[in-house]
Amino acid sequence: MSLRVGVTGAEGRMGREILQAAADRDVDVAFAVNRSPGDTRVAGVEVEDAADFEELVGERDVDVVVDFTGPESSVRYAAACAATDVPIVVGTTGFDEADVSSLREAGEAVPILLGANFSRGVQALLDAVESAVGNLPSYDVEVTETHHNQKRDAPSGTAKVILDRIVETRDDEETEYVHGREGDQPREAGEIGVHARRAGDVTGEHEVLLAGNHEVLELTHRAGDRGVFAAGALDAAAWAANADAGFYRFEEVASEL
Ligand SMILES: NC(=O)C1=CN([C@@H]2O[C@H](COP(=O)(O)OP(=O)(O)OC[C@H]3O[C@@H](n4cnc5c(N)ncnc54)[C@H](OP(=O)(O)O)[C@@H]3O)[C@@H](O)[C@H]2O)C=CC1
Ligand SMILES: O=C(O)C1=N[C@H](C(=O)O)C[C@H](O)C1
Repeated sequence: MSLRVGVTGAEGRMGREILQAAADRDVDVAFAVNRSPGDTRVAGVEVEDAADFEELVGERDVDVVVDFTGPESSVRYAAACAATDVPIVVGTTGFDEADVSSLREAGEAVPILLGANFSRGVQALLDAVESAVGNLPSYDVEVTETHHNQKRDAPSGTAKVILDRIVETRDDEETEYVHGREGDQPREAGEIGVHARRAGDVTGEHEVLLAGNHEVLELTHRAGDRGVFAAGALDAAAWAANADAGFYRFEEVASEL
C-alpha cells in the first residue's frame, strides 16, 4: 500500500517540492495545508487552511506528516501529531532550545524525525568534516553558508549541525563561535568563524574551511535543486511511518534509508 502523507507549508518553496515529489513517486496526499491558502492547487492537490490542521490530522487517513514551515507552527503540528498518534518529519530550521524540548516531548508519543538538511550529499559532508577535523586538530576552522535572499534564519540549520559535529569531534571546551568579524578582532585560539550570506536565489551552499601548516582544505556542498531535499524528506517519511515513538535526527538514521 502506498504511503499517505499530510503536507504543511504546502504553498511554500519546500511544500511545493514535497507535493511535486509525492506526485512523481506515487505517494498519496491525505491533506495539504498552508497558513494563508491561495486559490490554486499545488501539483494537483487542493490546499486547505492550516487553522484546521488538528482536525485534518485526526480525521483523515494519514501515515505521516511532512512539515517545512516555521518553528512555531512545527511545534504546534508536532503536538497535534502526538495527540493523534501520527508520526511527523520536520524539515523546518531556526528552532530555539525550548522548541526542541517541545519536539522531544512529542517524541515520547510518536516518531518525530528532525532534519535540517535532507540531502544525501550533506550527510556525506558531515562524515568528511568529522574526518578532516579529527585528522587536523590544530587547524583553524571557518564555516560559511550561502542561501537565497528570502531565508529567515541564520546561521542555517545545516550550519548548526556542521558546527555541532566539529565541536563533538574536537572535544575542546575552549571552542567559541564568532559570527562574522568587524573592527580590531584578531582570531583567538579555539574560535570557529561562522558566516551567513544571503543573495539572489541560491538554493543552499555550505563550506567548511580548515587552514594551518601552510595548507588549506575546503569541503563544500552545493544543492542545485530543492528536489534533493524533497526526495530525502519523503525517504525519511517512509522510515518514520514505521518507526517506534522517539525523537530522531536525520543524520542518525540517514544510513538506514
Ligand atoms: N530540512 C531541509 O532539507 C530543508 C529545510 N528548509 C527549511 O524549511 C523551512 C521552510 O522553508 P521554505 O519552504 O523555503 O519557506 P517558505 O517561506 O517558502 O515556506 C514556508 C511555508 O510555511 C508557511 N509558514 C511559514 N512560517 C510559518 C509559521 N510560523 N506558521 C505557519 N505557517 C508558516 C508559509 O505559509 P504563509 O505563506 O501562509 O505564511 C509557507 O507556505 C525553513 O525553516 C527552511 O530553513 C528548507 C529547505 C530544505
Ligand atoms: O531555507 C533554506 O532554503 C534551506 N534551509 C536549510 C537550512 O537552514 O540548513 C537547508 C538548506 O540549506 C536550504
